[in-house]
Amino acid sequence: MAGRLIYLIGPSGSGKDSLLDAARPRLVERGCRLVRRVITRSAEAVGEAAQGVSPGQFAAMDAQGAFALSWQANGLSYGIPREIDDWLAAGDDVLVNGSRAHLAQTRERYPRLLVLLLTVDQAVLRQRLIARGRESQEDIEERLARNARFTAELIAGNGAGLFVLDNSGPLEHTVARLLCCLDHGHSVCA
Ligand SMILES: Nc1ncnc2c1ncn2[C@@H]1O[C@H](COP(=O)(O)OP(=O)(O)O)[C@@H](O)[C@H]1O
Ligand SMILES: O=P(O)(O)OC[C@H]1O[C@H](OP(=O)(O)OP(=O)(O)O)[C@H](O)[C@@H]1O
Repeated sequence: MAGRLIYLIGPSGSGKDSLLDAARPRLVERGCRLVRRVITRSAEAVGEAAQGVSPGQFAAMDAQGAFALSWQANGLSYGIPREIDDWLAAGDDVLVNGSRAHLAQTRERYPRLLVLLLTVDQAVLRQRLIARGRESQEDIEERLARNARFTAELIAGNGAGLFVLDNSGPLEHTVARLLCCLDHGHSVCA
């Protein structure tokens, strides 16, 4: 049977990269594949989770059909290598760091998609964004308001296929809930 595509989404700063890094060995142990995204930012700024390319390289890869999924956000282009389709066809689960804005298109291509929405308490997210020091206070408040709208819409419109994972507490708790969701289904892991 074909594997499941697991699509992790959530606001900037909610902890998607941290969660994937922390869970990586235990996901691999379970036979769940993690794919390295291709992103148009400099190689120094990306780690194990992504390959940095120039916009020209990205366009050439896209034209050659290198991506199963791709989207633009934050002034950058993101691609999910098409090898995920081989892994899924072979029966492996695949977890990708996705985009909320691209969810509808992703679901069209992968109707059996399992969506994991990472959430964080607004006050905690505000503190994490302030600590990261990347945006102005005004920008942070705008992001928080956009996130709250996005989250409410996603939960309202996608109830059945969408699992909410809260990352307001210690990362290790979130890792444990993620693994529980994958092993046993969301209802027993509240
Ligand atoms: N559960 C957690 N507790 C405390 N800090 C966290 C937790 N999860 C993530 N962080 C921190 O929050 C910041 C944003 O996390 P990151 O993984 O980069 O988020 P994203 O990939 O969703 O933008 C990082 O500084 C990270 O260390
Ligand atoms: O449609 P959205 O849900 O807003 O997501 C847009 C993009 O932002 C995130 O990437 P990235 O990890 O580069 O950004 P971040 O570090 O700011 O979260 C996410 O993984 C998407 O690729």
